[in-house]
Amino acid sequence: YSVARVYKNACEERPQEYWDYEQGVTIDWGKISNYEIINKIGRGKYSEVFSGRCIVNNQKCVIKVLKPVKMKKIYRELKILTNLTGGPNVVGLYDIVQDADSKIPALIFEEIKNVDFRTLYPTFKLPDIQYYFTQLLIALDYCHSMGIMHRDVKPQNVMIDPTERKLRLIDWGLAEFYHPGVDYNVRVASRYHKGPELLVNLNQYDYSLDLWSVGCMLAAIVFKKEPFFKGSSNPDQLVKIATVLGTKELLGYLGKYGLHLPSEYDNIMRDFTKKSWTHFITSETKLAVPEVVDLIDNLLRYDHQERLTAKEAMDHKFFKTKFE
Ligand SMILES: CN1CCn2c1nc1c(Br)c(Br)c(Br)c(Br)c12
Ligand code: NA
Repeated sequence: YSVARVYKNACEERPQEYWDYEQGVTIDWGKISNYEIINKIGRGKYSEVFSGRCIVNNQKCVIKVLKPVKMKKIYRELKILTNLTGGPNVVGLYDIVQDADSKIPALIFEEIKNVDFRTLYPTFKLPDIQYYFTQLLIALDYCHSMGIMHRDVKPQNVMIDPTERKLRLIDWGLAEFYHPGVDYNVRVASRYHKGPELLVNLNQYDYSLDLWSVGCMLAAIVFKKEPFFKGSSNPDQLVKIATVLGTKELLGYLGKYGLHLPSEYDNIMRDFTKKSWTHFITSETKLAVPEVVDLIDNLLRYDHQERLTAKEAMDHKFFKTKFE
């Protein structure tokens, strides 16, 4: 049994219609004819994404056309986006329109002139890491304070325009409202950023899942190893984590919550010794200063209850240190 250390009553403190998307959402539908598609910029399991233009005000925008999935999941994303839009570093939702024939909703977002992370991250110096990770933590502390877990934090969902030094957290399609004691689906997040709680079927996870993912992003940049934990499957993902955090420590984590290693690990989990983070410091990892390594150490914890919260992470000494 596990409960969030912070914001555990964020939903209960709000009116039922804030978090109860099962009743459906009242949508103030916009007009699809106000928007024109320019070109496709991405596609995912649940959506196709286009750059577009609002012909009323000639504004560029991003049009996310949802694939026909369960209306309940669509209602969840719409409810979460309408609750969060306008919040710090949350992607701005301009409009919700419906495709005339298919009746499928399309979400109209502010456009961010995103630079792909594989190109951008290698250019980061310590001050850039301090700036952009502070912006990401601001977005996460905000959504957590609003009772919402993102559950898919990864570089592909963090849009950054380096010219305007603008960061926006996108793709709230896997986000969920947090209620203490609820058993959540562990099939969330993208493999390389999945927290141990998802891989050992600890269903009563919480906002701290997102901070594991932040730790993975930070470690990948600082130790120049993208992704930091590169599993070839979900079971192998936990093995890769155990090679770093240790197998004995994993069993300790499981014991605390009365869990056992699922059987699919019998033949692949070895007895790995916990590695010191210095193991990943080389002549190439100039960014791996003691302060950021300490922050990573306090995010990449098996025990989700031990991880720093978004607010605690923002107050970590790494962000208070001056690096030239
Ligand atoms: C695959 N790419 C590249 C840029 N970009 C992509 N998907 C996006 C989504 Br969804 C949103 Br919402 C926004 Br805003 C931007 Br910008 C997006
Ligand atoms: Na989105």
